[in-house]
Amino acid sequence: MPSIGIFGANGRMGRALITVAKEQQLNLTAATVRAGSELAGVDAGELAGVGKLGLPLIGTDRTSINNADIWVDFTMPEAMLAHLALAVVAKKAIVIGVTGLTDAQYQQVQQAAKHIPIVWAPNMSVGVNLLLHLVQTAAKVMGQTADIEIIEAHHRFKKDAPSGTAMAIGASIAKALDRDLAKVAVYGREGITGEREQQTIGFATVRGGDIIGDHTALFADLGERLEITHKASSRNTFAQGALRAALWLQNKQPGLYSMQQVLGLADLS
Ligand SMILES: NC(=O)C1=CN([C@@H]2O[C@H](COP(=O)(O)OP(=O)(O)OC[C@H]3O[C@@H](n4cnc5c(N)ncnc54)[C@H](OP(=O)(O)O)[C@@H]3O)[C@@H](O)[C@H]2O)C=CC1
Ligand SMILES: O=C(O)C1=N[C@H](C(=O)O)C[C@H](O)C1
Repeated sequence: MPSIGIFGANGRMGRALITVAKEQQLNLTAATVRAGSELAGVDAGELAGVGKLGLPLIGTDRTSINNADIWVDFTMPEAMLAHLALAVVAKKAIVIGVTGLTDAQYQQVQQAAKHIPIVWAPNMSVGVNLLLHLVQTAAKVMGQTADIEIIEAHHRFKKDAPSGTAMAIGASIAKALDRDLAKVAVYGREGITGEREQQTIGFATVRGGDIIGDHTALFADLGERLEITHKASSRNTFAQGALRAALWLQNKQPGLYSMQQVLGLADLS
């Protein structure tokens, strides 16, 4: 079994990854925190509240990357890119779940994938990856006349908006309808906006409390509407997907792989 390392162990997802790695008895050999963090030396299992694992947290640096074969990163864009640079030098595979990347940052991920195998996905759950297919069918059937809106809700701590998943849903629908998302996306509305332009795809963002992640694609026509909704009720779902992706990456050639490929959904629809 390949050894797995987690960047950003102290994050919400970092702790979920430790929890699931323990549940699944995976070979977790490294869990990092910011260089200089006072958490260095604390047991990773105790940090995640799952009991002692005998795995002390370590600072992220050029030597700690050698403590695992395959890494998982749910940190923030700048931190992830620094980790990615270490992974390229050390020739380590990496699963990235970080969202809110700029186009330039995403291009850096694409560039790194020329050297190492990478899975990047804005959502690692089975349900959302299935939803990305279902919305394409809905778009093809209803999209010429229905108004399409994507509504997402997340916890108060989330830093990026719209969510990476909402953007992926928008991209999936736009592709099915042969529309350019950059031209048709409308991010929120305020004031005298005028009547809705039919070709647009709207995005609405809700932030509050401890909502883990809800996404709805709404196809609203005159006389009927279709809503396709996914609700995550545990971060462990994302962690399970990420660790599945990590195992899937073992012995893969350099390249940028999707969660659709990991889950065997790439050829659906
Ligand atoms: N693809 C998917 O399925 C999912 C993706 N996500 C995405 O994952 C990301 C993380 O989410 P979440 O766990 O809620 O976020 P948190 O804020 O809880 O965790 C972020 C982690 O990144 C670390 N970090 C942040 N900045 C730096 C830095 N400059 N250098 C080193 N470490 C840093 C933090 O360290 P410290 O603790 O020291 O602050 C923390 O451990 C987000 O982009 C989110 O959208 C989330 C869930 C599912
Ligand atoms: O920040 C989060 O929490 C989540 N982020 C991802 C996103 O931006 O789509 C996935 C999930 O919804 C949780």
